[in-house]
Amino acid sequence: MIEIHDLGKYYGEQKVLSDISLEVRKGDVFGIVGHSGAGKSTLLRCMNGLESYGGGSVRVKGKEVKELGERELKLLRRDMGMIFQNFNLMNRKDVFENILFPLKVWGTPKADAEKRADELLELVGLTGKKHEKVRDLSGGQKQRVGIARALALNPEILLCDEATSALDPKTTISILELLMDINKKLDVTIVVVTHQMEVVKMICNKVIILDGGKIVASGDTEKLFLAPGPELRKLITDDYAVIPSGINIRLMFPREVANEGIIANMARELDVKFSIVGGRIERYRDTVMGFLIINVADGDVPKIEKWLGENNMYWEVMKNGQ
Ligand SMILES: Nc1ncnc2c1ncn2[C@@H]1O[C@H](COP(=O)(O)OP(=O)(O)OP(=O)(O)O)[C@@H](O)[C@H]1O
Repeated sequence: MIEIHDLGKYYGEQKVLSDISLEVRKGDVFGIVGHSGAGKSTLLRCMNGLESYGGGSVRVKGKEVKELGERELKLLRRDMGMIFQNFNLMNRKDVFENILFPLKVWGTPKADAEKRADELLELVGLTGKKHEKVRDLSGGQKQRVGIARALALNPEILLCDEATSALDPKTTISILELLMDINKKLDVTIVVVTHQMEVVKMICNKVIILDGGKIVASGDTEKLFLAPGPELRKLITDDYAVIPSGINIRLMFPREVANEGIIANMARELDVKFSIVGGRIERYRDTVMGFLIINVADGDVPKIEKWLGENNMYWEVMKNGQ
């Protein structure tokens, strides 16, 4: 759906994107993550022609974006809905008018437009709020209006720019669940720009990590999080108190091994002692993964690593608590 090759972009003298190559396939929920200023929003905006680009190629459904004329660009944007961190809604208008707006712009007959807006209200769970002013809604409700408006013209692709960054954790989860539903039931391909790792874990099947305008890691989300390299590690924080002595080892359990009592087996077979520093179960789209941090004596590390390797475990010896 979206193919990018060797994309480069300058703002004046500053190079903000370099050598970006990626492919978003139909049905993907594709994550673009990185710290502030990494170039995430710029990359997203190159996809729908809101930003120009110098070098390289951005093709959406086979068409090179920079070669599109004004009319073709409009058609492209009709097929790529977009939602934003600050919602970009008409605050003094009511919910219904906001959703109707793109339909009016595209000249949809009134009765059809109203029918479509009613369907969308139901999809995003706001039927009861139809005639409330947007300014009186909560953040989560505003983003639901944003999503309904972005879907009004039946786009095949939805671009999300920090769509949950202004929301509390519970509301974030409800919006992410709605986005997952839209991806699965309406077959809408989604590209998500975010700095929130929980967003990536919960909804993205593929992810790239941007740093200084370059892709520093990419791949299937679950695989990346099972064995996070240094670039991903920089973005993850574990809030566990670190035991000052010994060595901390972070173990990652994919679903297949989550319930095999593997740690008890290890302790028994190797006759080692360990303490548990922390652990949790995390949800990744349709699956779960377990994480456990154990603290072991320095001298036991080699045999523990050997045993973990032989038992197909994913693990990481933590340095300075990270
Ligand atoms: N219109 C602009 N003119 C000049 N420089 C810009 C412009 N927009 C962005 N930049 C610069 O380009 C770089 C990338 O910005 P971008 O907004 O894409 O990053 P980001 O990863 O989305 O960050 P954030 O999460 O803070 O929005 C930054 O250094 C930023 O200052």
